Amino acid sequence: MLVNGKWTEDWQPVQKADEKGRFVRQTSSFRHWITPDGAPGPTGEGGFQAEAGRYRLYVAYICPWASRTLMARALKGLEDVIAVTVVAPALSSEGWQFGGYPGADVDPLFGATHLHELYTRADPEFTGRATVPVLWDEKTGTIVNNESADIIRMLDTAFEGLVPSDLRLYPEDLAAEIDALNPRIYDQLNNGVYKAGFALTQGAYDEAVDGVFAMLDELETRLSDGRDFLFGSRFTETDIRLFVTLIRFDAAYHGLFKTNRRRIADYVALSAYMERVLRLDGVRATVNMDHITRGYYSIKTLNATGIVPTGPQHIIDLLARTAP
Ligand SMILES: N[C@@H](CCC(=O)N[C@@H](CS)C(=O)NCC(=O)O)C(=O)O
Repeated sequence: MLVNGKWTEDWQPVQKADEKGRFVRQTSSFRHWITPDGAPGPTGEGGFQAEAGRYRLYVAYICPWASRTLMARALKGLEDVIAVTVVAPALSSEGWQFGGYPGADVDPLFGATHLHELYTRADPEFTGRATVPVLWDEKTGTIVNNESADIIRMLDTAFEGLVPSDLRLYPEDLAAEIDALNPRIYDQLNNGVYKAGFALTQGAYDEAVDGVFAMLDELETRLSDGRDFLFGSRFTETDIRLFVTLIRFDAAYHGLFKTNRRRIADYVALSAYMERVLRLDGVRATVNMDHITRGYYSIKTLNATGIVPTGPQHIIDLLARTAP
């Protein structure tokens, strides 16, 4: 991580834990918003007007939070408006790095070798982890925002004047329900699998894994009434937030994070839902299973040999039959 703008080596295996050995995720630090006219958003400063070709997303395909932003970009038809740079799947001794792996890009703006260089460009005294996603402003040369929850909200509305879309990821009439369900799915499932994987005590693991499967059971029941998406026929940001965890589950979390009570493949409604989302225009291209398995299984504290499993076959088959 960075401390006062200097890279320090304690990036891995050190993940923050609380007094009971529970994994604690850092909160994001750049919270500005792109808006249609450059007015300030709900947090941060103004000056970030929606313009085609001005902004770039730095992402890792392995990362579920970064993948949220890739999905929102694709579903809102913003591929030609917002550029993307993909880092290599495995964290290096200096965090995320550019190039050197099939499907990983070099940094087109500064020729940076590591993502943390962007953080210190934005803030020479930055302290914290250099995480993906990063939404970068090429005009002012800074980070607009590095919190995926914010980024998918701004992509939903900021560019409507440039690229109109029928899809509303956060429709007003569902806002209260979305705001109620998001944190529950986040805590028990999206971050719950990480809490299981990085637990330092049996108690912390047991608590996390109970939460994971309670939520999967609840969502299986919810989706079993024939609805297409979590809130009915309309696809929302909560579907993005759920999908990114489901698609990684059987290939990475089930084995590496020890969330192996069941697979997503054992849930009938969740499996059908996952494939339905995967078939939405543009979504399949945001899933790179090679980066996902390579990335997760390179976490040395959880997999000392670095050997990457080659399955599971049902995920390989799913991706083959949904390939664009
Ligand atoms: N709250 C952030 C979380 C982002 C995050 O934790 N990204 C991870 C990858 S999945 C990361 O970049 N980790 C690098 C590190 O912790 O050093 C978001 O949702 O955008």
